[in-house]
Amino acid sequence: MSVSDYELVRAWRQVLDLCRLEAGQTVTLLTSADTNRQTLRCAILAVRDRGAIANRLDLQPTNGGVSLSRDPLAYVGTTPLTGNRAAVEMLKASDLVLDLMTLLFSAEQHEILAAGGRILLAVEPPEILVRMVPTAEDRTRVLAASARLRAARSLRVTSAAGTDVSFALGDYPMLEEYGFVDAPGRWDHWPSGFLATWSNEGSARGTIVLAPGDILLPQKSYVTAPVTLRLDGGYVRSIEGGYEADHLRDYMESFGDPEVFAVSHIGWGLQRRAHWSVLGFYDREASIGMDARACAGNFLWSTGPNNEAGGTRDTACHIDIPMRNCTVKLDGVAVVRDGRLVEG
Ligand SMILES: O=c1ccc(O)c[nH]1
Repeated sequence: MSVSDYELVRAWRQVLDLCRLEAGQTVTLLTSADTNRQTLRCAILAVRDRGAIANRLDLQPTNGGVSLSRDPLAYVGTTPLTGNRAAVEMLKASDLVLDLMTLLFSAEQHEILAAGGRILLAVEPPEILVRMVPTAEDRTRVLAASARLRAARSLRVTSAAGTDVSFALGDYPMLEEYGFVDAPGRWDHWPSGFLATWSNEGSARGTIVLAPGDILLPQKSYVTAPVTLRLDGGYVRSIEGGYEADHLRDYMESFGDPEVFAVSHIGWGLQRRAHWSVLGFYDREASIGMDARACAGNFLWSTGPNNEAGGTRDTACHIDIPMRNCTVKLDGVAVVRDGRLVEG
């Protein structure tokens, strides 16, 4: 159900406070055809309330004619900034970019961040933004987990359903998502509250068994029957099961790019205000599924690009797969046990 402008402006004020936005700084709100009007309206009010400049850069949508899904995260890599030098320069000249469009996994995003820019993605519906407005405690919890992941050299995931997969770590940076951008060069996503990295290229190997209730994104579906994926050499080599396995395989093969089967980021959810059950209450296109990605105790793995982490793989197909009831171990020490965060 809806939230009031008052609630959403108050949430934006909290976010801009955590981003340490200063009076006189320039904010560019990046919008396109699917931007939520209330989110835009309330963001501008909060930016102006801090005495900052609020510019809007509205770009033409892209990929609609090639993507099989309308979800903005389904087809990544090229964005309305691709080849759009004037737009990139405006964003690089901004102190803060509020991405109400979705730039994720794009070379242009990297260029803007490398120039010291800050980008905060916010495209979930207003009520989800309000429910998961970021806090300093979210940052503390994500960074504490990140220190452990950064020090680890192996990540192994097992489950009663039959998952037993391992990844070597160390070649890629951390993806620390706590919902605000408090330093130059940072990208983040409101709402979030999870941690990830990329496994060393070629290292992912083993079996992942998706059990009923595990989630496929951007399909926005709960798996209803086991799907078995065999991983070797950093790639998904087979996807077996019922029609849901066929649907996943058919969708990935539709890109005509073998790189879509590469393993992308791996990590786990840390957000206690995110809930596994939310996906069951939303129409497929009403949300991009951040509750599923961030809910505390999930194991989140994905397939496709690694350019976000400095790699060269920019395949357009990105599948996010949050799983329940897994045990995640870093160098043999559990950080998630049977789907629950190991505290301390
Ligand atoms: O916030 C996000 C959203 C999707 C994704 O694949 C990574 N991080």
